[in-house]
Amino acid sequence: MRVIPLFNADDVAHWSAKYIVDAINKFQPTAEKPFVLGLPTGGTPVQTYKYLIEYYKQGKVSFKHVVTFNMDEYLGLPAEHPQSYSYFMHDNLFNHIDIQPENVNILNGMTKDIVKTCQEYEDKIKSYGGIDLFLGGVGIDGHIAFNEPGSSLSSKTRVKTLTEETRIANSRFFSNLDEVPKFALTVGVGTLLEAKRVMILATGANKAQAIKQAVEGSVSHMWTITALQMHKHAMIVCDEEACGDLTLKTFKYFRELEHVKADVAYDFSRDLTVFAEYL
Ligand SMILES: N[C@@H]1[C@@H](O)[C@H](O)[C@@H](COP(=O)(O)O)O[C@@H]1O
Repeated sequence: MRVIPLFNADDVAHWSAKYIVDAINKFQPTAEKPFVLGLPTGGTPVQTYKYLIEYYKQGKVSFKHVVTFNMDEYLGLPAEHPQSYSYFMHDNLFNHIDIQPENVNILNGMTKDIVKTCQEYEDKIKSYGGIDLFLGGVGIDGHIAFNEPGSSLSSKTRVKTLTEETRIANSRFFSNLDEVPKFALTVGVGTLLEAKRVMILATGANKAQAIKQAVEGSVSHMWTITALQMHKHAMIVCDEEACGDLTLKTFKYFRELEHVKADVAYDFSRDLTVFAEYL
């Protein structure tokens, strides 16, 4: 696992947006070979999306041949509902870039056949050869997407019942707790583990316990983010506050690694980190 400890939330947003732009550009996507990007909602990625829009407006990246799959969607909210994740994504990203509407994939929260919708989502991801990069956030209790504590670590897209804690955390976007849906459709932990790369963003002191578990804890379905320890290319990009519960030794180790990496570069074509002089 690669942990990138940065100073503040803006650094996390800037670093992650630059990483995504570099990954897309290096991939050189075409209509036949699009770049497949997994995306989250929540407060954390909003600033990353702002930077992506800025990069797009500066002509530094195009999303024309990018296909997206969103992590999750509330069950029972139509796409036009201001709190639906579909609405969020269009408002915060898709309406401001050159992505083609047919390349946007978001689970249908109004589906009448949950099993079929979820299976079709998995099948569609597979039809593209899998997700190249899955961006994500993390819940206070360490959940990724809507994989609440106790979720199977090999789960695929399905319906989940939200915990009271998650509903309370997300009620800040609704006028009251009763309005927060009790169920959601979500990609599984297994779906995330199948992505070629996973990048999780974490900012703020309320994520410190989840980050401690993710980096220093044991793999456990009670903190689904810990499953990333099983992934070959998992990254956690976090600010100082989110690193607050890491031991000083761990924090310094990962910070030192990143300083060393400043002298090296990532070669996406070979999926290798190499010293710049050898590129
Ligand atoms: N399903 C989403 C997650 O994908 C997200 O990571 C989490 C944290 O959101 P925030 O970034 O607002 O803290 O909220 C929700 O539960």
